[in-house]
Amino acid sequence: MTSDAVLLVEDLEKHHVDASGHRNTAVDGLSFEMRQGDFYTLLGPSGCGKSTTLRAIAGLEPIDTGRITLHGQVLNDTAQGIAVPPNRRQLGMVFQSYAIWPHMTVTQNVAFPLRMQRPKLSSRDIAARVHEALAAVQLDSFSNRMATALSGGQQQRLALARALVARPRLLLLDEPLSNLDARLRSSMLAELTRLQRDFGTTALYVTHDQTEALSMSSRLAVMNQGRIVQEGSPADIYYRPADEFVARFVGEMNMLGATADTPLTPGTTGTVRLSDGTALPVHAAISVAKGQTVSLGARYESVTILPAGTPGPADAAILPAVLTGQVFLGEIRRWSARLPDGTELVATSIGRQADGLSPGSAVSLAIARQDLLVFPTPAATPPAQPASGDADG
Ligand SMILES: Nc1ncnc2c1ncn2[C@@H]1O[C@H](COP(=O)(O)OP(=O)(O)OP(=O)(O)O)[C@@H](O)[C@H]1O
Repeated sequence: MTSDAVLLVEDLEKHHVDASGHRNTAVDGLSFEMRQGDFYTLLGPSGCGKSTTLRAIAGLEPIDTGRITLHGQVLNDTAQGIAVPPNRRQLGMVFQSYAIWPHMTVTQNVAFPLRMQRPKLSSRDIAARVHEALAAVQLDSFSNRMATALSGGQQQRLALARALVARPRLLLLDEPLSNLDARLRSSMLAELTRLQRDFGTTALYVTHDQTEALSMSSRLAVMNQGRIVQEGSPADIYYRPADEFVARFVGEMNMLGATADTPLTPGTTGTVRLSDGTALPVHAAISVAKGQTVSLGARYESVTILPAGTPGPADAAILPAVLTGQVFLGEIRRWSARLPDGTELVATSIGRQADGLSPGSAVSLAIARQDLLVFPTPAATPPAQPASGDADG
C-alpha cells in the first residue's frame, strides 16, 4: 500500500446464489486504491457490481474472498477470517433512499451519530458540531422541524449532514442524487463536491450516470461485469478510453470499421484505411498488425464541419460527406452526415458556425489525428450458455 492510501481493496470477490441455485458473480476480483481527499467514483451500468462493492466496504455484505484495508486497519481479510462489523468501521454512508429518522427533528437526526460516540461528547460540543454540519448544508434555519416535513432535496441534504457530522474516515455515497429532480440534482452535485472539499472528506461515490461521474470525480473507475475496465482521471477516461465499452459508456462516440494500413504500436502514428480506400492518419494506443481490422472511434464534438473541398488542417482526416439532418441544441448543433460508402457519422458545430448549411449540403468533415481512436475489433459474442449452466460473469 502506498503511504497515502486511505482505502485499499484487493481481489474482492462476491457471488450470489439465487432462488433457483444459480451462482451469479457480482464482483469479480476487484482491486483499487483511494488516496486522502479523493472523490473516487465507481461508474458502470446497472448490475455491474457497484453497490455490492460499496456494501462490502461498509461491512453490510459478507465477501467471498479479498481484503479491505482502511487507514492501515484491516476491515476484511478472508484469508485470516477478519470481518469488522459495520458499526466499528467509522464510515459515513448516504444511499439512494434518504434513510433519515422520521420520528426525529432535523437537529436530533444530525446529533444522533454524535450521541452514539464513545468516549461521550459534551452536549456543548454536540450542539456546535450539529450547527456546523447544518450550516454547511444550509439547513440551519430548519433545525427544529420534523425531518419528514422537509422536501426531498432537503432530506437528502440532511442525510449528508448526518453522514458528515461524525467526521467519517471515508464517506460512501450510493447514487445519493437519483431520487431528486433534474434541477435539484445539478445544484446538489455542486454542493456535494463543495462539502467534500470543505470537510476534507475522502469519498467513494457510486453511479451509473456519466455526467455525475465526469463532473465530480478526482478519479474514476469504469466497471463492467464485476471488474474495473479502466481507471483514471475523468479526462483520461473521456479522451483515452481503453476499449469500445468505455468509449460508448462514457460520452458519445462515432464508430467506423477500418483496416490498419501500417503496423501500429502504442505511441506511434500510422495510417488506417476505410472500406472505400480512404486513408486516415491516426495515433495508436494499441498494437495492431498491418492488414488487421480495427474499430475507429471519434467523439461527436471531434468531428467538425468545413466547406466542401476544403483541404483542412494538417494532421487531420478530411472526409467528404453530405449532411442528412440536424438537431439544434442552442450552443451547439448536432449534425448527421453520410460518407460516400454510406456510413453515417455525427458531427458538431458551435454557435453560428454552420449557419447557411442544411440537410443536403455537401461538406468536408475534419477529425484531428489525435481524436481518432483505434480499438481492436470486439471479439465475437460467445454463444449463450444453456440455462442449466453456471451463470458466472
Ligand atoms: N441479494 C442478491 N441475490 C442475488 N443476486 C444479487 C443480489 N444482490 C445483487 N445481486 C446481483 O449481483 C449483481 C451486481 O449487483 P449490484 O447491485 O452490485 O449492481 P449495481 O452495479 O450496483 O447495479 P445498480 O446500478 O442497478 O444498482 C447483479 O447481477 C445483481 O442482480
